[in-house]
Amino acid sequence: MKIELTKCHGSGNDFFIIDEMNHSYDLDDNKRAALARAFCNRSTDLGADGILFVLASDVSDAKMRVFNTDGSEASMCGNGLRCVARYVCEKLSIEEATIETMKANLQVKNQPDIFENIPTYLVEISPVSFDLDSLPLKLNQNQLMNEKIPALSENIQFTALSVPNPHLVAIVEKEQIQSNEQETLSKYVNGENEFFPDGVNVSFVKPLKKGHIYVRTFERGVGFTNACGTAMSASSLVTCLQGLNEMETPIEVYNNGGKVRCVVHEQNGLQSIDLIGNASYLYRCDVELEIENPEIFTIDNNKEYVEEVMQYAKLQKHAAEFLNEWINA
Ligand SMILES: N[C@@H](CCC[C@H](N)C(=O)O)C(=O)O
Repeated sequence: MKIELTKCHGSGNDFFIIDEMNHSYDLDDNKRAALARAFCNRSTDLGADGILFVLASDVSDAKMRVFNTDGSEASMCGNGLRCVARYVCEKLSIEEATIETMKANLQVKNQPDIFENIPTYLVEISPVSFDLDSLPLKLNQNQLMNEKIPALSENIQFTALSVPNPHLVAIVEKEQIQSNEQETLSKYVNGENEFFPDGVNVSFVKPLKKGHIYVRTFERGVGFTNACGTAMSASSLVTCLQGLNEMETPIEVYNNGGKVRCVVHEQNGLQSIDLIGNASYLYRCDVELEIENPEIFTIDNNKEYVEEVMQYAKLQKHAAEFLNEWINA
């Protein structure tokens, strides 16, 4: 069979879009998981952090399903949703849409460019919950707000929340960002462990100056990525709750793949976050394979988005310069 892929990224967090709205590939969840493992493998000519399946929806303009590199399905993906937002809006010639995801129907809309000539989308990140059962996190308490889990670290304080995929967020110093502590504890909580039966995305956050933070995330089902949209949203919210930033005010979030902007909202005690950033295309291609053996494939009709890639490199350079200045300050 032949599958058409669009390779896209949000802050260097890269994905393949597979459009099941226009094509009937006849995929079931085992096949979707197998495609994710095969196509995301970085030792092949493809390689990515996940696959975004775009499907028809009965309740929204389209439906997004997200599969991680290891074939697990995630309930949400912030950077991926921006890419799907662009894909769906351009396909339907609309400026805003509603996208059905596993746990919510989310609003997305085209925005003024975050940086010169960078296609930019705002996506709604919600629902948010601090209830430990929503992650799940097995502790004898209902919430974890800037507290230690001694079995994980003697000195780092964590906040646990779902947005609605699960996140563990720690505000840290520069030295902790540069140490291997994040990798060690992330591998632990994403393996067999007593706390997180379904694993968790782990973010270390370094406040740079008011309204500016740096976030590095070890993603469940993937490992370290350039950026994680839901993690940057969750981290922005945590910095507001700790008095480091303010709600309803843009927070510039730097990451290893560029930068995004988050605005945290609270209404009637419920929080949500606007995640605003690039939705960039890298290339499109056709992949020929037998669905029973998706790891053996050939790639055809490759078309690169050369201008778009060059333009994004400018944003990345700008973000890296700012980050160097502040991380090394
Ligand atoms: N990179 C994504 C999140 C993808 C899912 C995550 N690894 C999980 O398993 O929850 C983002 O941009 O939010």
